[in-house]
Amino acid sequence: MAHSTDAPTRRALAFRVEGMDCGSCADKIRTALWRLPGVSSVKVTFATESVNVEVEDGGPTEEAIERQIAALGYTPRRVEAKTSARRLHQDREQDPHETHDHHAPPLGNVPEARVAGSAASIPAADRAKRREEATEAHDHSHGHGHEHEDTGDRRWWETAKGRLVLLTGVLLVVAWGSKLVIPAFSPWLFVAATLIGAFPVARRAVAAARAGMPFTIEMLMAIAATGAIVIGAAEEAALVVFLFAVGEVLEGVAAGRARASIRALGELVPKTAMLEEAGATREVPADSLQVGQTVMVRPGDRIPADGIILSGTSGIDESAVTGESVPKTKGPDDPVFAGSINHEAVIRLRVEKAAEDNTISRIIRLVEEAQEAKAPTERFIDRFSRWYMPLIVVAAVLVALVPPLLFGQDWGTWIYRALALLLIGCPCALVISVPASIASSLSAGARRGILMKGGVVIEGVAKAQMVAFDKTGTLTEGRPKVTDVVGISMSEGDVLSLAASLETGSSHPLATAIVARANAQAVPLRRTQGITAVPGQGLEGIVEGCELFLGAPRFARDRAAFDSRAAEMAERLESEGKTVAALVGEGRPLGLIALRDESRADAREAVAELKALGIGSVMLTGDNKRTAAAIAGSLEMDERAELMPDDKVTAIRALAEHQSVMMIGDGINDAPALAAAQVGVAMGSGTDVALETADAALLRNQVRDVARMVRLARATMANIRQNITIALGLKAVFLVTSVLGLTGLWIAILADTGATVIVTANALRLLGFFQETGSSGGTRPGAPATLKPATA
Ligand SMILES: Nc1ncnc2c1ncn2[C@@H]1O[C@H](COP(=O)(O)OP(=O)(O)OP(=O)(O)O)[C@@H](O)[C@H]1O
Ligand SMILES: [Zn+2]
Repeated sequence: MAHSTDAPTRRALAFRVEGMDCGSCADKIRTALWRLPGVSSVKVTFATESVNVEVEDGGPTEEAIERQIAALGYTPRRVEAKTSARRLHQDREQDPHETHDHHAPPLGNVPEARVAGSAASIPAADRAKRREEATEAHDHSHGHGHEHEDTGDRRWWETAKGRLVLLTGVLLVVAWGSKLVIPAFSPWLFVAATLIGAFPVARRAVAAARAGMPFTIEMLMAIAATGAIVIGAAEEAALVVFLFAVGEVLEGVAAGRARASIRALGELVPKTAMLEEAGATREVPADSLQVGQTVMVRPGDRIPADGIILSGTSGIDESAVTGESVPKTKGPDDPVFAGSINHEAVIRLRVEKAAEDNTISRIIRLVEEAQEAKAPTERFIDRFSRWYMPLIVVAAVLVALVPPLLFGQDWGTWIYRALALLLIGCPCALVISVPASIASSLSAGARRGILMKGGVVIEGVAKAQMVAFDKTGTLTEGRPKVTDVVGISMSEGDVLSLAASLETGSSHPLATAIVARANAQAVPLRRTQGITAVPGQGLEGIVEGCELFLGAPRFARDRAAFDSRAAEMAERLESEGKTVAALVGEGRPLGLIALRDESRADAREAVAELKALGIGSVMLTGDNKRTAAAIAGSLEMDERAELMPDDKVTAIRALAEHQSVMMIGDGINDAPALAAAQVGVAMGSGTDVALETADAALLRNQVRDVARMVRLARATMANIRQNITIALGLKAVFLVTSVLGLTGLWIAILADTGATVIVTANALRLLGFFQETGSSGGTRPGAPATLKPATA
């Protein structure tokens, strides 16, 4: 196995390949390219129609690679290797059957999709190097006279497969016509129609066989068509070839539709921007914007780039990114996302991200890549179909030989039945059944700010039996406010002043609240020294020569003797659901500050909805037992309190021992707990982090989205089961009828095409999941309009 040194002799080549409709098409190309000597890595993504190849010195030219892809029946186009270097890196040193980014976890319970976010953790130096590689690849791609622009999805009749339908259709009609006029001549016309129609298919079959894949749909087709001509069933052969071509096109249309629905998200970013330069504004393409430039956005326009507002205050609708359509008022220094609608006033913003790094671009990329993270069910189907086709071929051979040889039956009849059986062997509907559902589901979720990183995650979410919520910032707003200040051996003002002085050294939400209160009351702050956080307890430091501790009363009591009045006071405040910070100095209690963090408006409803789905909820918190019980009680859920930061991981592990646990947190300081759960979900909080850290992300700050996500995941799994049943059921029925001679060749191929269409149509129903169920919440204006299939 060649070890990867980032040798400059490697070239990264990128292609956009038209005609891949499913994972098995992608597999075919992957295997074929992998066999070319000098190819060091291959990455094929059918969702993005992209093929990225890395070639060593002396390896195949881009023309050779294009030829190989074209021989399999797909249409490659050279594109700039823009982001390919980053992706390629992850694929080195893998054999062709594992060239997905994602590997099956050994026990199947660690969601593999976690790997998908790994690019984010690449050290900066490494990333810079890769950017160099990418630019280098870019340089290479010039000077080869290939077309560079991305022409997007073409109409079906403009594709190779579409043209085959038209050609075979016309030939068929001509042959039928001649049957009426000169019947003697028509059999030859049918033969001609079959041969012309089957020729490209046979060529693909041969190319695939030479690349090591003898059992392909194309091979079955080619054998069946040839066989039918040999036994004198030319008319049917021509019909079979035509129906096969139609099926391929329909499949392509369906795949294009799921693709289009994901890309539609990107269409929410405007094409142009008003760039401010040297005191003047001019219109420029949005994807030419560079970090640091200033753009102006008029009311009613969509924001062209992720940025920070420089001036102007306006209502911003971020539904394109988060699914939340209630506009937020934003002003100077607030971040905004590309694709958001500026409602009220002119704003000027500084561009913070280049076009391909915008949050919405990353969401789209994430959803597209998520399709490659195969669910366990999908892996099973893949394995099954690898066996299924050869098995059917063996069965067909037996059907053709055994009855005539052993029982003296008629050869023609049984060969005919065997050929029909071969056509039943096309696993297309089966192969497409799972990925089609998953693609639709991912897209439907993304429109609501519900991002799941692949089939593994969907399957995990659907199976969840228990949801563990982090308290602060997830179940609660995460913005505690001071409610009471109690002086024990000094005035309230002094307590607040000392506490706030300490808290200036902390970024804990409680600290922010206490400092804000002191500022609001214009309480003077004092000079501090050596402030250190005591994790899970509070903080210590010296203020005006006096050693102080501020933190949870249960730890304050280790440091000072609380009289019963002070202890009772703290307990009473805690039972009201407030968090108490006790101030201690020189072994004496000085005062108490109570804070309250309101639970989110929909938290209670969310817990009830989960319960209705048969899922239990538990709150995890570092806060004390009484406060936790008061808050959890009002939300009607269980709680685990007084957890030190590491305890959360232990608590999740304990819960996960006998049930499937999903953990919801902010993704920032609870990443280890998220990782310990079967499914880790980041909610709200800086979209950036949420996108990278967890298995799934809920971009709106709505707890009810947890229940929505579960419903979507369960609907997806149900949809997958329906699809598998349809695909296998139809196969089983026609397998029997073909052998019994009840149905013939063209019914056999129609059954395959039909099943593929039914299965895809069923999967596409998921795109409308949220409209159908009427789940309230934000909708994405404009999205439904762009949902129309781009290929139809
Ligand atoms: N800066 C601080 N000021 C005052 N009290 C603090 C501070 N930091 C921690 N504490 C105390 O320690 C407890 C545990 O803190 P920790 O940060 O582990 O949990 P949390 O983030 O407040 O709650 P959750 O686990 O629900 O997110 C807090 O409830 C609080 O009583
Ligand atoms: Zn396919």
